[in-house]
Amino acid sequence: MKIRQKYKLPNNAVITIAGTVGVGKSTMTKALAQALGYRTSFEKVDTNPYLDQFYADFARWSFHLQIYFLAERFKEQKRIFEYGGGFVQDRSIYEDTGIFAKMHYEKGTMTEVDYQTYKELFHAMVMTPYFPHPDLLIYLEGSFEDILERIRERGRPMEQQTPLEYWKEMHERYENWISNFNSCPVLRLNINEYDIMKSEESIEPVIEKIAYFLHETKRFVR
Ligand SMILES: Nc1ncnc2c1ncn2[C@@H]1O[C@H](COP(=O)(O)OP(=O)(O)O)[C@@H](O)[C@H]1O
Ligand SMILES: Nc1ncnc2c1ncn2[C@H]1C[C@H](O)[C@@H](COP(=O)(O)O)O1
Repeated sequence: MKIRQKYKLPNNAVITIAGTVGVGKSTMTKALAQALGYRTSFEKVDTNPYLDQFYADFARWSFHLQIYFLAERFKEQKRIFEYGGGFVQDRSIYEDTGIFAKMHYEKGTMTEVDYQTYKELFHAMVMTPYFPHPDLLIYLEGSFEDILERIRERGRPMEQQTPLEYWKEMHERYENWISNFNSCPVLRLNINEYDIMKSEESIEPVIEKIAYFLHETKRFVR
């Protein structure tokens, strides 16, 4: 029996994976989508035209990058809607504004006027009754040391040259952000609770938790 049927999960849910850079969102997105027979929606990193330049000069490129990400994620949202759901999404749209844009503004690498423009655009596009929010946001969390190790191990050049304080600040902001997040239901998963790199089967306890959580929160009235 397919795992989705075993846990009585629908074929049209939208699950988004949130968490700081390097925590394991893409890896979880792939594993979950494969196990559930869902489609995936990934962030574009290699083809992102601003990311390298942004890491070299935050102040010069932060606004451009936020606009790019907003457009990309909104297009993905439309694609998910057109398919009628059944997706696992690598990073939520809420993190762009709640973590990245806010952090760059507060740290002085995005101007006040750029931040206000960005926020207004974000609110007009996303925080409306017409925007379909995910059925579930899975928040991946782990210690700063473990996450740093994963960033190092993955080895994206631009991220290796970034000062440690940048990742530390982000890690701390994530905890605060998730504690106040209420745009959709949240399931927290500690990265020490599963090991999908070593065995494919270890995704099953994660799916069991998702099923329990979704049934408990009775979200399936699409
Ligand atoms: N469950 C896991 N156990 C061990 N290593 C992992 C796990 N998930 C991800 N990784 C490793 O951590 C690094 C970052 O993972 P990735 O999925 O790209 O993170 P993110 O998408 O959150 O930035 C990669 O090198 C990946 O192989
Ligand atoms: N909204 C964003 N602002 C700045 N940087 C961002 C934003 N969204 C993603 N990023 C960066 C962080 C990483 O370097 C890459 C990919 O993110 P990952 O968490 O590894 O999937 O893009």
